[in-house]
Amino acid sequence: MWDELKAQATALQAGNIRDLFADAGRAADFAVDFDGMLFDYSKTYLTADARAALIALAEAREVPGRRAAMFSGEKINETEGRAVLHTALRNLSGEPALVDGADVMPEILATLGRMSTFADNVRGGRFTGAGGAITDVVNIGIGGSHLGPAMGTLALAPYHDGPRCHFVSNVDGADITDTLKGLDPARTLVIVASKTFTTIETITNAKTAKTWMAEVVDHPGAQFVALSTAEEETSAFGIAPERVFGFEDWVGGRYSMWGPIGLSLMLAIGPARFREFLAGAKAMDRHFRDAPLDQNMPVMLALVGMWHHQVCGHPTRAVLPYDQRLSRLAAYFQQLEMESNGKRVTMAGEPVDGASGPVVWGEPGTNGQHAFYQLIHQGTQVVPCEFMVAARGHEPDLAHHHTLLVANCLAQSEALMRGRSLDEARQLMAAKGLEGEELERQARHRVFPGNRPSTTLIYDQLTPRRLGQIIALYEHRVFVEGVILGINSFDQWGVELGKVLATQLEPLLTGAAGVSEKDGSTRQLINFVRDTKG
Ligand SMILES: O=P(O)(O)OC[C@H]1O[C@H](O)[C@H](O)[C@@H](O)[C@@H]1O
Repeated sequence: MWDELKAQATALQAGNIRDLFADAGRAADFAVDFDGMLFDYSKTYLTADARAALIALAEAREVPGRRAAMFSGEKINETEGRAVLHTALRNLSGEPALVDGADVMPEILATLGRMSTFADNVRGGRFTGAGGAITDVVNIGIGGSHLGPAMGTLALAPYHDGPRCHFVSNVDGADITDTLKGLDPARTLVIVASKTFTTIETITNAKTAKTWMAEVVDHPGAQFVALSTAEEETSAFGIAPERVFGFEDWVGGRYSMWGPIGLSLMLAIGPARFREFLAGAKAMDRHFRDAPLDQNMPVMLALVGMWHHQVCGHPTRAVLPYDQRLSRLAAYFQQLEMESNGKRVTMAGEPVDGASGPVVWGEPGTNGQHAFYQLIHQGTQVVPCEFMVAARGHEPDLAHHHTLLVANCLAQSEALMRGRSLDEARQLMAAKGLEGEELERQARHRVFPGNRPSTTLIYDQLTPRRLGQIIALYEHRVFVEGVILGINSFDQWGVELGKVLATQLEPLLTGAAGVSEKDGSTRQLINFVRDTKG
């Protein structure tokens, strides 16, 4: 499927991205504009012909048909026999969404209503802890039950007017110890967020939090909330049904921050702003559903991503938001993209044709510039960069900071594309007074190959609506890439084996069982722990 595109890419990579701008219309042509956001992919090797070939591939792989199947509630998560309808969670108009012929919207809107009432009560001091109004919220969850709300709550810090929100995910006791330190159990609300309510990390942390609260509060269960699809487990844990916010199995964990799993974000910014966040995602859903493929932002983001990874062979991609408040975005995208598309077989169980999803990584700018950008500019691997930046910050008194931030973001994509030639480097060294062999030697270290691709997503300001759009944009990008690869983006069997082995290993570490069955290395490590912990 990739051979023809690979041949095109090899020819294009031999040329120079900079030269493509001889076409005065390139910047506008290689960009998608939607509702206050501009996705500029002109600084890539893509030409109109290559783009047309990618769009033809998307059509041949039936992206439009699969997209319709997802929105119509078909069970496209075939290995688990489930529909994929996280889009229904942000369908504020209530337009019917059918699963097995039944409209799921009344239930979703009722739950959103219950969450809003609860959030208003907590924020308004009507729902109290044993010691008075709630001052702190601790969300205990991991993976999809952690990354979304943690990322979103940090991203929307300028909109916080509710209780302080904290997040515990790791089973490492350090996480909960450090988080609970200094909190007043009598004024803390604990949210246990777990789709399955069986995840060992979350249940272990939730029990520890309950013990912590029970030292001070007579009925700690009254200050616990559960977000889950598993009602029986939540009641077994002792959380009353009125404080359980449920959702269905057709919401994947990493796609779940739009519903109950987003409760901590709603508590922080309030129900009205949470709805703006949903409305932004909904706008992106409509755009994804209706816009022609070449003007469709998620489709083009996906195709550019596949061009770089599957076609050009660049093994990773960097997500580089120039926004300190998006410092958890790369972690969020790592789960979204790598858990969705890091698969080696297709839906039919056949080996994937070529590479599956890329490694995704990143850090906010400008921090990354002073750390790993060296490799991005001069290393031997090409790392396609996905820059992201708001034209306007939230600190009007510090507008000069923001100008500097934006200048750095734009400078990086320019530098990656244009590079610095050996002649330019020589001139630089000559201007510094160097000459002869020393000039030559030093000049070589100052060459930037350039011709390194990047895209930039630019928007007015990181409002709740904009964040909703951005997250939905990436969700649909992952969907399109998954469809083209022919894989199921909505299961995650690859996380199972480690869990099974960890369960077997626990008694070995405590000495309750023998280690003879294990391989030499694992045995050695177990023995080290047994001997060391005393
Ligand atoms: O929400 P939970 O059921 O506790 O699951 C939490 C996380 O754990 C699993 O191992 C999966 O890999 C994730 O997709 C999921 O988000």
